[in-house]
Amino acid sequence: MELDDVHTYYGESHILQGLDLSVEEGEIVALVGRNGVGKTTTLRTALGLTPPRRGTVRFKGEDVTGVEPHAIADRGMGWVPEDRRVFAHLTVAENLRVAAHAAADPDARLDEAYELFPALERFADKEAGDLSGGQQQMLAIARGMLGDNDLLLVDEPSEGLAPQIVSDVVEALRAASADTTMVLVEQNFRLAMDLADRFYLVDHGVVVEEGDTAGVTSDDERIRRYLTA
Ligand SMILES: Nc1ncnc2c1ncn2[C@@H]1O[C@H](COP(=O)(O)OP(=O)(O)OP(=O)(O)O)[C@@H](O)[C@H]1O
Repeated sequence: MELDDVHTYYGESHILQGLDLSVEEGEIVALVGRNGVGKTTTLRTALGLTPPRRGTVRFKGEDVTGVEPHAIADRGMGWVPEDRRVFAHLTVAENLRVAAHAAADPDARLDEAYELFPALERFADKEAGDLSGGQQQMLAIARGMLGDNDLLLVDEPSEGLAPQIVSDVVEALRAASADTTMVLVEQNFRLAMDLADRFYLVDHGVVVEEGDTAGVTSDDERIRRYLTA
C-alpha cells in the first residue's frame, strides 16, 4: 500500500498535509507520534473512510483513491479499530464465524484462530461483551486475521489495557504478524519498535522521521523532540 502526498480534511481542518507512506508485503510498519497528529486519520484515509482531497492511495498496485470503503475492504484491507467493535451480544465463536464466513472451510479457519489465540477457545461460548478489554482486543485481532486480509490496519491495540495484558496482546500480534502485512498505530513507542520492522513518525499531519526500527529508542534526539509535548 502507498499513500502519496495525501491531504485529508475534516471539514475545514487540514489534518494530513502531504503525508507519504508505503508498506511492502510481509512488513509490519508502525505509525507513531503524539496524540492528535493524524495517525488514525492516516488509517481512515487508506480505508476510504475519510478520502483524501489531494494525493493518491494505492493498494496492491491499483489506485483506490475515492473508492468506497466496502470495496476497499473487499480488495483485502482489514481494520482493527481503536474501539474494537466486537459484537457484544454474540459469543466469541459467533464473532469469529462472522469474520470467517467467506472462507472455504470456516471451521478450519476458526481452529487456526484458536491455535494462535488459545484464550479465545476457552471463552468460545461466552458473549464477547462479557470479555475483558484484553480478551476483546485479541478477539478483534483474530477477527481481522480471519477476514483473509492482505493488509491489516491495527489502531492502538494496547490502549487502556493493564501491562500484563498488553504482553498477551503483543504475543498475539507477533504471532499474527508471521503471515500478515500490518500497519500498527501505537502510542507505546517501545512496543511499536519491538513489533514493527519499520516506523513512520508523524507530526502535524506529515512524516517527520522514518526508517528501520532496529536500535531506535525514544531517547534518540531526532525522535524525542516529536514525542514530548
Ligand atoms: N471526526 C472528526 N472531526 C473533526 N476533527 C477530527 C475528527 N477526528 C479527528 N479529528 C481531529 O483530527 C486530528 C487528528 O486526529 P487523529 O485521530 O488522526 O490523531 P491521532 O494521531 O490518531 O491521535 P489519537 O491517538 O489521539 O487518536 C486531531 O486534532 C483530532 O482532533
